This record gives sequence, structure tokens and C-alpha cells, in this order.
Amino acid sequence: MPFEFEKANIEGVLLIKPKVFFDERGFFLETYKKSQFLEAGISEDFFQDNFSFSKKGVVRGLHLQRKPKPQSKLVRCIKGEILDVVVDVRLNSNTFGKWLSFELNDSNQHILYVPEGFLHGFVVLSDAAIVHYKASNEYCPDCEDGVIFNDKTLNIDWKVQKPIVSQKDMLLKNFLEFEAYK
Ligand SMILES: Cc1cn([C@H]2C[C@H](O)[C@@H](COP(=O)(O)OP(=O)(O)O[C@H]3O[C@H](C)C(=O)[C@H](O)[C@H]3O)O2)c(=O)[nH]c1=O
Repeated sequence: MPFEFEKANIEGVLLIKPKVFFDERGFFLETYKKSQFLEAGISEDFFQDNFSFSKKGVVRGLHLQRKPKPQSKLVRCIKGEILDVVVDVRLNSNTFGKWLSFELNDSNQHILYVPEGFLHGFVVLSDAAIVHYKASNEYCPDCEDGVIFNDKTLNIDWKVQKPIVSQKDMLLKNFLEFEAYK
């Protein structure tokens, strides 16, 4: 089976480990397969692919889209290394406010499944990083919400000294002001 699905310590979050086929030319791997992902419980369709390039120390996030266009995501770092962060903000979740971080890089080729109802962000640990991810709904600016990356309540360890953050992300609200996802 080309994929291994590993349950993370928050219900719903999956770390997906593709099988990499090496040969004298280089390597090949599948990065998505409907039938296997369905078996693992990822039944939704993905309607948009995203691609971002970021320099060392860049933090993107913490973002989510609310209904009517919520997004689950399949996140992959195709060049370099990122620390990918997810925060459970689902109403009545017993892990509400809990966050996890995962090192995704072009060596482990790991893919992170981020369900709806999670804030998502990442920081670039390598000189630069290219991130590709699938989203289960199309971009909806009016549905966007988020929390500032360095929120004191969440106290996420981003592992970089001088994060590079967009002006937009610097204006995101604190976690205590954030309305749970329902
Ligand atoms: C997200 C998005 C953005 N844009 C446009 C809007 C802006 O003019 C420009 C940059 O957008 P933004 O600064 O929101 O990009 P990121 O900070 O990388 O946002 C992403 O950051 C974290 C990691 C996420 O998980 C989300 O997918 C997404 O919010 O691209 C689009 O045209 N389509 C889109 O789907």
C-alpha cells in the first residue's frame, strides 16, 4: 500500500507517509489516491490546490475558513523544511485550544491532513520552502478567520528567532477573542 496513515494526538489529524520508490534515475511517489484516502476516512473532495514559496523564518498563519466554505487541507513541503502547526478550534472539542506541530520536509515527504475546524500555519526552517496543499473548498476571503501566530494563550513554539510575518497576519485577533468553529 503506497500510504501509511498515522493518527496524531488530536482526533482527526493524520500524518500521511507515502511510499517513495527510488531508482537510479531518482524517486517517484504518489501524493494522493482517492481510494486509499477514503479508506483512511478522508472522504471529502478537494477543489483547490495551493502553492507557496517562503523564505527562511517566514510564518504564514494561523488561518482557517469558516462555513459555507470550510477547508480541510492536505499539506506537503515539496522543497525545504517547515514546522507545520494545527490548532483545534472545534466547538465542544475536548482538545479545544490544543496545538500540534509537525516537521514536513523534502526528505520525509510526509503529508499532513488538517481537518475542518483547525487553525493552520507554518514556519520555514530551511533557507526557503515550497509548500503545496490541497483544499476541500475554494478560496473564500469572506469566510477567512484567524489568530495571531504568537498568541500568548496558545504559546506556540515556532522555533525561529525573528519570524517574518505579513502585515495582515500581524493584525489577526488573539485566541481568547476567537469564536469556536461550528
Ligand atoms: C489563501 C489564498 C490567497 N489568495 C491570494 C490573496 C492574497 O492576495 C495572496 C496571499 O494570500 P495570503 O496572505 O492569505 O496567503 P497565506 O498567508 O499563505 O495564506 C494561507 O496561509 C495558511 C498557511 C493557510 O493554511 C491558508 O491556506 C492560507 O490562509 O493570495 C488566493 O488568491 N487564494 C487563496 O486560496
